[in-house]
Amino acid sequence: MKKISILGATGSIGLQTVEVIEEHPDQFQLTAIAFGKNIEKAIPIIQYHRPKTIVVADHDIKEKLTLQIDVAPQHILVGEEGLIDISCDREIDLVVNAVMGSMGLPATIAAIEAQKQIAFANKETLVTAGHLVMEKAKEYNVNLLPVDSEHSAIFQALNGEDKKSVNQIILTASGGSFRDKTRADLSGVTVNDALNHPNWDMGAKITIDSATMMNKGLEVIEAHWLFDIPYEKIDVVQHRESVIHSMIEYVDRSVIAQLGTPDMRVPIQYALTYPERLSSLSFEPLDVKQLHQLHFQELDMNRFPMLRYAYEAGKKGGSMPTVLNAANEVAVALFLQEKITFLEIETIVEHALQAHRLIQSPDLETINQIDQETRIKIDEAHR
Ligand SMILES: NC(=O)C1=CN([C@@H]2O[C@H](COP(=O)(O)OP(=O)(O)OC[C@H]3O[C@@H](n4cnc5c(N)ncnc54)[C@H](OP(=O)(O)O)[C@@H]3O)[C@@H](O)[C@H]2O)C=CC1
Ligand SMILES: CC(=O)[C@@H](O)[C@H](O)COP(=O)(O)O
Ligand SMILES: [Mn+2]
Repeated sequence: MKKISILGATGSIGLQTVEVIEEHPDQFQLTAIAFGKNIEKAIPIIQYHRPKTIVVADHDIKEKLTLQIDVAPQHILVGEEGLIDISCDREIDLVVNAVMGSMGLPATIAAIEAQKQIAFANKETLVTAGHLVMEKAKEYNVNLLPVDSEHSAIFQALNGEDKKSVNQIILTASGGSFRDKTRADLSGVTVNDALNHPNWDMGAKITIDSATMMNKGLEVIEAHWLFDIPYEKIDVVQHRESVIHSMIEYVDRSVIAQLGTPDMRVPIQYALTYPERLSSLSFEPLDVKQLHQLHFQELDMNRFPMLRYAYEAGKKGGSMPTVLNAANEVAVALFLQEKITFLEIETIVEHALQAHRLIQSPDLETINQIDQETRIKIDEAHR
């Protein structure tokens, strides 16, 4: 029986992880959960699984939760300390990191130091501090098991091959909510338009990232760190159907892809069961006879400049990806609050990168400082 903690249990990945756990009660036990503020979504999980520890965003939420459900206050932890606690708890075998944003970094490091298995969805953490996370993972001999669909696909297509045999990684991109719009069309788009992803039902932030193509930019950096592959060998292709989740071209020109219906429970479950596979009756099989056509198209970096910014920041390295990520997190939040337009997300990220003076090999403290400074500057400019 694998004892699991989920960071971000009330989110899109978190809830789908709970579904996977519930389908296999003989394999998994949900021992700890963390969520932010969504008590309504948390209560059924707590009632059904009775996790030993619950982590919430702040004391106010803790108080509200104790009024609504019978849980002893000592079993409810708060904030970053709580996230760290359930990432390295002796009882836990596997940590699912499914919080949104670089706030997942301290818990990731704690889980690595405690040598937990880690099912990893929280790409912003790898973008902001990939060099530190991967160094720790190597030191403690911990594998980050990818949950992100593209990275799970690459992980499966790699299947233990020597990375020297990889000619290139090809990440697929759906194109997001505005894939059929020109840049001129983008000036009047609304938050609701942007949240309407063609293929996936995901959290708000990643859905906006998908529409700006920053999601693919973050994924390029995530792939660089997870698979130790240089940026020159990571390509992105637009693929409308999200059926091929990504591919690897090997040096002998063999291309190996992973396919499946767009359902995040598949990569989540694989990360939970790795290196085994479990049959699952609730997943929709891919009927290739019904596919008829799959589409592929080169991505235009002028149409999607965020992808270019991400490649540039990744290649410069050092503190640049930290700025890219922090600026993007704040800009997306401002857009979701309808304080800026869709196209201003790009401008904010571009200006933050231009204004930043690169620091090579930043340590954790420097990363936290740059992350905070970037957020504060943008927030202050948009009060
Ligand atoms: N959704 C998807 O299909 C995919 C997501 N990913 C990545 O997975 C990560 C999660 O994405 P997604 O599930 O969409 O995001 P959501 O916004 O749906 O979920 C975020 C989760 O984090 C929780 N959270 C927020 N603040 C805190 C806090 N202070 N302490 C503890 N928990 C907190 C939220 O709680 P609450 O809502 O209660 O406040 C929620 O449970 C992201 O990094 C994303 O890029 C990658 C591939 C696919
Ligand atoms: C499901 C998943 O992994 C997302 O990251 C997805 O890839 C988003 O779709 P885009 O290809 O539109 O970014
Ligand atoms: Mn993805």
